[in-house]
Amino acid sequence: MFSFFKKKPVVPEVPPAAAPAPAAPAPAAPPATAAVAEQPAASVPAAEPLLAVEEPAPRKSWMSRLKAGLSKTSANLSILFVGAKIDDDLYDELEAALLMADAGVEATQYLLDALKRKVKEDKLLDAAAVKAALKTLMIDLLTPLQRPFELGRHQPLVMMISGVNGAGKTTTIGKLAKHMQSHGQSVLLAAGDTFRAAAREQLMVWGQRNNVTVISQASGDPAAVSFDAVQSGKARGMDVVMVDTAGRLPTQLHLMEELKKIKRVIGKGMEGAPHETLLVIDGNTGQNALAQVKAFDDALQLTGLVITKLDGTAKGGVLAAIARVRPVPVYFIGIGEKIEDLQPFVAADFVEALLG
Ligand SMILES: Nc1nc2c(ncn2[C@@H]2O[C@H](COP(=O)(O)OP(=O)(O)OP(=O)(O)O)[C@@H](O)[C@H]2O)c(=O)[nH]1
Repeated sequence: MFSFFKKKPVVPEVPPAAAPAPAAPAPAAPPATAAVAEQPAASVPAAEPLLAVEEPAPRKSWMSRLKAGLSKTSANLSILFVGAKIDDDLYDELEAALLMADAGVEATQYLLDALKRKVKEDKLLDAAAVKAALKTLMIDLLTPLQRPFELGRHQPLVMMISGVNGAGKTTTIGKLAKHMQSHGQSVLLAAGDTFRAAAREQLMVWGQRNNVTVISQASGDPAAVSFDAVQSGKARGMDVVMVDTAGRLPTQLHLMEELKKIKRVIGKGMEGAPHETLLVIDGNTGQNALAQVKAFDDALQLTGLVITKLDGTAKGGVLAAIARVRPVPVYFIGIGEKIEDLQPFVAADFVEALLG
């Protein structure tokens, strides 16, 4: 079951299931930028739905889906220990399997060294015991990445979401918004992807269908849209403001500068905001995802990650690389396109799904 950590009970000032068009007036001091559109105009074309199903996930079904999703990553790892002898061949095969899973050289070496030490110290003789020792080491490695997402710290809690093109930012925002709504939170979205008109329209149509207010502008300045959204979120007493941004590569330096500007401008809209600066990464990209974490963290000082598309990838080991090289907390992981396919990251569950 999806859960958030709530610091204090939050009574939303604006019920999430209120009328689609927000009834609250505009901010007392209107933002400098003009042409703010809230909710789509009737002429907005139909867009692809962001989410497919909206049922809560019982824990058991999440574990079995996580296992299925990670099966390509786990395939080479779990078979290693079946009837294996504890010798150099086993360690060589384990090294190859971890590298193939994109755990990276650092984490692979760390796990191998630690495992060899443990086997010697505890005089482990059978494969099952060695596998159990590896599980414990992996859980210890990944646990620092696990952090519950805390609601109710600020009103509004302002989140900025970044990532490369197609990483899953917009769908993740949709999923998070629905999960937050089901936890009694009122959510406002800023369509900061002003680069792709279709992305803005998609978010607006989705917002209208799901009673989530979307702040958008035709003018195309993502920093201005973000500022307006924060102002509006404050004026309306919203619980959460999520700012979507256009996809970009870390090598596109001017676009990385633009991201920094968006972050600065959000801070002008509300002191201390954004309270969460998240990077969405596609788990399928393996070691490249690690490079993205480093680059976006250097530019934005990330507070958390969302790792999508872990379903069907053989590169799920990248979490170990992140833990070892740039341990930015992983708030959520995604294993599919449905709302229940995005869940908080729990190190023990992840390792259980990998090593069984
Ligand atoms: N299999 C799978 N697909 C996913 C997951 N998360 C998102 N997707 C799909 O990935 C595709 C891209 O998602 P978007 O949310 O549009 O990505 P984006 O980062 O907003 O893309 P840009 O706006 O182009 O930068 C969509 O088809 C999503 O349905 C996941 O966990 N698993």
